[in-house]
Amino acid sequence: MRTTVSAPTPVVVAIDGPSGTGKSSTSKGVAARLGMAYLDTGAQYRAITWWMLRQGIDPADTAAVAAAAEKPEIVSGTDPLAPTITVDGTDVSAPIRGAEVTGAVSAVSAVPEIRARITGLQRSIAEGAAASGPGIVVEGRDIGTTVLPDADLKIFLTAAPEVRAARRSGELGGPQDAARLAATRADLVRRDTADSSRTASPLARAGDAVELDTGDLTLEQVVERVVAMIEERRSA
Ligand SMILES: Nc1ncnc2c1ncn2[C@@H]1O[C@H](COP(=O)(O)OP(=O)(O)OP(=O)(O)O)[C@@H](O)[C@H]1O
Ligand SMILES: Nc1ccn([C@H]2C[C@H](O)[C@@H](COP(=O)(O)O)O2)c(=O)n1
Repeated sequence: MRTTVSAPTPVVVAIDGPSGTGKSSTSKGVAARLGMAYLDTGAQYRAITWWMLRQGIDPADTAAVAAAAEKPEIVSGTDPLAPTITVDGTDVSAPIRGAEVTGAVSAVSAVPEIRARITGLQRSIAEGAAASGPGIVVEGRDIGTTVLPDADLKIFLTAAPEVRAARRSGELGGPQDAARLAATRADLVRRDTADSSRTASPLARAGDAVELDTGDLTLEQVVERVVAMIEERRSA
């Protein structure tokens, strides 16, 4: 007797939340575990910000940023084990993590023309992944509210600023001194405030999102919980 193994139902998962709550680590872990695609939408905003800076465009000059919004070609690779991001064919995965881009990305991503451009890219990537495989995990700030309002599952990650600052400064290595923690915390809070107070598609929890505080959970525990929610959704 032949047993037929059916392909898993494709699911689109939106994971949003403030900076440093674990969106990227969780999304990559979940997508890798379930063979799904993964999209880091923050990397796309960082990439277009990197390009603006390279062109000498002032991130605070909203009109100039808007006028250039369609110019760079941004390509995201969606393998959770090796995500990639290029701008006009150049690999920008390292420079987009630098302080200059981090300091400018909230201003650039607040410009409506930038959001329209990047949202279009995100929707077409999500649509393609859902049509051709077991689905995609898309992480960002406005995925559940604006980019993919019909996502099958929406999760909003949170964690206290102190926890997020400790995680972030842990990445840099060296001693966790109080001054460094305070500076990291201030940077996170500044970016969250800018991202959640902008007019165009701010950082926000969708009404139908499941909120998950990651503060007392290990990364593995967060991944487990999200995988369980996806499996429950698939079997519903
Ligand atoms: N549950 C967890 N427990 C401990 N550390 C974690 C947990 N989740 C993530 N981390 C660590 O916290 C740091 C921030 O995680 P990550 O980059 O995934 O957050 P993020 O929400 O994507 O941040 P950003 O929005 O700034 O890109 C990383 O060093 C990551 O390894
Ligand atoms: N859906 C998204 C994703 C990101 N942004 C902006 C705001 C963030 O500060 C910035 C960088 O994101 P990160 O790499 O830290 O996740 O990009 C946004 O506006 N909308």
